Amino acid sequence: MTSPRANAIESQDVSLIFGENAGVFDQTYIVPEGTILGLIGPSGCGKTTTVRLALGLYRPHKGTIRVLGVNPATFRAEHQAHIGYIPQQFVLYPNLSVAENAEFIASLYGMRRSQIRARLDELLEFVDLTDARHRLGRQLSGGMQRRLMLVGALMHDPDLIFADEPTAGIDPVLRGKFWDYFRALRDQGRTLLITTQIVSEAMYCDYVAVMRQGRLLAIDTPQNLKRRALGGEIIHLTLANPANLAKAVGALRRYPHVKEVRYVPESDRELYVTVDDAGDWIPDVLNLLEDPNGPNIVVESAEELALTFDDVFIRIIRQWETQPIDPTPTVDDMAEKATYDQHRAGSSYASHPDDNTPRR
Ligand SMILES: Nc1ncnc2c1ncn2[C@@H]1O[C@H](COP(=O)(O)OP(=O)(O)OP(=O)(O)O)[C@@H](O)[C@H]1O
Repeated sequence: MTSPRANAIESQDVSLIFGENAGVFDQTYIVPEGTILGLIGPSGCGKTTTVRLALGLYRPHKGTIRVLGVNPATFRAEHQAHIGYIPQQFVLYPNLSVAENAEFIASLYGMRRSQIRARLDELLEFVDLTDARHRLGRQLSGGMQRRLMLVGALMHDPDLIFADEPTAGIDPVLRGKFWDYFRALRDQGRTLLITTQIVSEAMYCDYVAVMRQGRLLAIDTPQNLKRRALGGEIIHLTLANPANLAKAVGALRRYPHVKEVRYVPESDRELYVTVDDAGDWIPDVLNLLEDPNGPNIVVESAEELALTFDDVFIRIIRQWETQPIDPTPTVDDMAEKATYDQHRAGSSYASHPDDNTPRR
C-alpha cells in the first residue's frame, strides 16, 4: 500500500469572526500535497478570508492552521518562496510589457536574471503568451491579463498556489484553459487551493469544499459529494408498457440493493431508482425486472441520471438548512474515501511542534 501524501494545508477548528455570519467559523479541512481543493460558494461566504488565513494575512481568533508545516502567521521570506498567490484584485503595470511585468514580480522574490529568463520563456509558452511578450500591460485583453497574473504567481516555482476566483468574469473557453493549466500544475506535483463561485468547476477539482455563511458544509471528492447529496446514484428507468409501472415499483422496493424508488413527475412509465453505484447495478436491475420467471417487464432504457453540480449543491445547501450535516466524508467509494481519510488521520493537528522551519 502506498503511504499517504503529506498535507500542504491543515486547518483545525479555525474561526475568524467579523460579525454575525461574517467571517469563517470552525473550519476544519486539509489539502493533501499534489491535489486541487476547490472552495466553492456564493459571494461573501468567506472564500477570500479562508485564503488570507492560509497566507498568514489574517490570524484566526480560534483554532490552528499549518501551511507547509508552518503557522502562516509566522511566515518568513523563505516560506513565502514556496507559495504563489493570485489575488482577486490583481495589479499590472500598464506601461510595462508582458515580459517586464513578469520580470518585475520575479525580482521581488530575489530571482537572478538568468533564472528569470529561462523561467519566463517556459511560462509564457505554458499560457500561450509567447507572441505577446512585448505587448504593454494596457494593451492586453482581460483574459491575457489573467494569464499574465498566473505567470507572475508561478515565476518563483512555488509548491503551493492560491488562486482567488481566477476564472471570475472570463469566457467559458478561457475558463476551461485555466483549469487545464491548474491540472497540469497539479500533475507536476504542486498543490492548489482555488476559490470560485462557479459551481460547475467542481468537476475539475480533486476535492471540493462547499461554503456558505463562513461554514464548510461538506468536503469530499466531486463524485462522493454527488453520492452524498443524492444518497447514492440514480438510475433513470423507462418501461415499455405503463401498465407495468406498479409491478416494477413493487419488485424494485423488495430488492435489497435498491435504496429508493421514485416516480418521475408527469410520466406514467418512468422511475428513478437510487442505488450505491449506478454503473454496477444497472445490469442487475434489468435482470431483476426482465426475469421471465419473475416480473417479466420489458425495460425500454436504463441509464444513470446525470445531475449537474448545480443540482448537487442545491441539495447540499438544503440538507444543511434543514439539518446541518457532518462535514467529514462518509462515503462508500473506498479508494477515494481511503485516500481522503488517510490524509485526515495523518494530520495530527494538536501535536505539531510550533516550530518555524519550512518542511521543504
Ligand atoms: N476585513 C474585514 N472586516 C470586516 N468584515 C469583513 C472583512 N473581510 C471580509 N469581511 C466580511 O466577511 C464575509 C466574508 O467575506 P469574504 O471576502 O471572505 O467572502 P468571499 O466568499 O471571498 O466573497 P467574494 O466571492 O464576493 O469575494 C463577508 O460578509 C465580508 O463582508
